[in-house]
Amino acid sequence: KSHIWLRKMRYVENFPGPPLKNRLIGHLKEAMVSPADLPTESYRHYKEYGGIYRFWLLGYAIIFIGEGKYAEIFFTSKTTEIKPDPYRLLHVWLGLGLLTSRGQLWQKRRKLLTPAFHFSNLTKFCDVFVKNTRTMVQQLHQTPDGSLVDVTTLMKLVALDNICETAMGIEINALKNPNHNYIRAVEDCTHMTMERFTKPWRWNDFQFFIMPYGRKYWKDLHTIFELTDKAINNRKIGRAERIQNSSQHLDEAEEPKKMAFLDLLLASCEDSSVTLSDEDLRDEVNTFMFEGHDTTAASMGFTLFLLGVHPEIQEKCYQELREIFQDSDRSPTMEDLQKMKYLEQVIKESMRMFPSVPILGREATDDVKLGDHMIPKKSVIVLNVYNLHRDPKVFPDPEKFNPDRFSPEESLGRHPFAYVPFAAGPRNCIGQKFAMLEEKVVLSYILRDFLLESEHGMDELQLSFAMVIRSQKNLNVRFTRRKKFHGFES
Ligand code: HEM
Repeated sequence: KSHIWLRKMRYVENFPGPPLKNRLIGHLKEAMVSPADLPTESYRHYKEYGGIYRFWLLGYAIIFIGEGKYAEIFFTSKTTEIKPDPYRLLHVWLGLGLLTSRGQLWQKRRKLLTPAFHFSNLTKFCDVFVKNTRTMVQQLHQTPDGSLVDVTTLMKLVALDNICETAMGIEINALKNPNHNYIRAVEDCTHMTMERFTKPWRWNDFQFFIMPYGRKYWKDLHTIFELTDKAINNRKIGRAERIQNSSQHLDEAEEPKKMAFLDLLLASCEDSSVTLSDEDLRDEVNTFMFEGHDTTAASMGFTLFLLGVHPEIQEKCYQELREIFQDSDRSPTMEDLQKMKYLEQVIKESMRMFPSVPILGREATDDVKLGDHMIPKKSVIVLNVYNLHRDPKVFPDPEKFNPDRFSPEESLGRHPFAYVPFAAGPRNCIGQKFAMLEEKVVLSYILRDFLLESEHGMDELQLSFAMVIRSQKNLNVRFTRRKKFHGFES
């Protein structure tokens, strides 16, 4: 064992990074950073040591990368496919769903799930986004003109309504009933999972689950599982009845108009040799619930905040929407959403500055070469997406919010791995088109009706990194009506 330790040490000894004073403990002190200090601390290290540096922790190397050429290897090398140990903390909730599984199991599932995100299905999901966003806008019109709205919370509620309905076919009405048992349980479990990630002394399952917070987590998980299981049961029964009344196999016309992701999954299973148990189905639905609401909510919240700080950019978005809709209050079609080019640039630039998933981790299953550096087997490689997106060689003046960076001309020739809010390579985000459509629907509805003004400036933002980026302060935005609300035209 000691020679393995020495070999690893030799590999990383001369790496850029903080001086190695104690070879046994290594950089324990530097590594114990709270989520609130992580953005500034990691940015400080990045500026000091550059696009690749290391920590040494109890015999393991932790390699931090923040440059496109290293990100490319991170995402594409066979030796960096495995997610590191802390992802294990998600198993109790998400089982071996798409996010947490690996190897052949993951490959089979990815193949099975990909059709659920094809254009025709996204069109159906879009109807759900429109319906829930209208409810949200109607609610906003009922608040006094010029009210300050905490957009993080508002976006979370609309994103939850969208994901519950698209994933399970259940209308939970989080916007109208934010204290719903299930909503509260999802919120609390997400929060506790993030807390656990950043507190290694809570990683041991036994120690975690005997504590009061662990017991509460367990109870919340049961609330979540109860609803997911009920949804699975109902969709299965409905499907079996439809199959019985038809000719063994449902054709397109016999499928329900509003297909949920769960229905698509059941249909895919019928068309392939893969069978999923109820537990497998539950894992996948819970994975989509988990991955598919906090991420989009964070991105939409930061985008509204940024637009509230940059009135001239907001005006450009508004003019684009005026050109598409004129004075009409009609719902957007898929064609309209594709025309929202400038809004798309705004969303992309917002995700550059505030990537919803700011840090990604992988484990090296073998020695791996990163540029001129050799990384020993078993090292944890951390891609800091937040820093990567602030590389001044790729994004000059990186703290400036400038959506023109994503115009077709400006994007030309950029390193393909320099901008990766949805990750890249085979384990990229399966929901990225879904997310972009959802964001366009929600943001365009708000921008068509309201003028936004943020309460705080950019320099007052205090970020924190857990699994999803957060602002420690509420992102309060003033909503002033652009016009009187007469209801919606269909
Ligand atoms: C702005 C919104 C979103 C962002 C920024 C985002 C980002 C990401 C990132 C960075 C990963 C890679 C995670 C890793 O390697 O550990 C990922 C994976 C994943 N995302 Fe998203 N995501 C978003 C929305 C969604 C939505 C809406 C869904 C589902 C409806 C979704 C489902 C998934 C799943 C299932 C995976 C695992 C894919 C695999 O490993 O094959 N995401 N996402």
